[in-house]
Amino acid sequence: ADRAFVVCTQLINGPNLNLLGTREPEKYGSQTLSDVITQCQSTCTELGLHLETFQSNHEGHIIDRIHAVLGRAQSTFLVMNPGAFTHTSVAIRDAISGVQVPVIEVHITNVHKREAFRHHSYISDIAVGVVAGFGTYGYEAAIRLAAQHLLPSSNKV
Ligand SMILES: O=C(O)[C@@H]1C=C(O)[C@@H](O)[C@H](O)C1
Repeated sequence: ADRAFVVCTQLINGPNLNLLGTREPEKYGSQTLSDVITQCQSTCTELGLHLETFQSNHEGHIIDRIHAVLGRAQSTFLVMNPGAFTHTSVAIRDAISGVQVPVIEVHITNVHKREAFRHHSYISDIAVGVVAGFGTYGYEAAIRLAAQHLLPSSNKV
């Protein structure tokens, strides 16, 4: 049989998301980043997807992680919460465009109900779609949406 078409989910979280669980829990919830990763792993196992995770507070490190997908962009999708870089980073936008990898943008909060400076994203118009306002469930939802919308039917379980 030909090699199974492994689809890799790259979960990328940006700045301050390492503080999940203690950072403004009334906005971002009480789940830790570790809890989120555990839930995403369970969802990926259920859907037959491989999961890699990354979190950084440094813009360039996030860019390097996106570049690392080069060469396997055809079998990868990003589930990405860029944090505050959502609203500031042309560089992260350009990295995504440069690697041509599908991205589902995730925000724990509904950024459109918050300060005006959070209403613009440098990522949304080049993303497959955006999940915002559903708390940390948004990460699992993004993986499920990717499995429905991005994977060839042969990969659907
Ligand atoms: O809702 C979230 O997950 C996003 C997370 C952050 O850290 C903020 O800077 C964004 O503005 C919103």
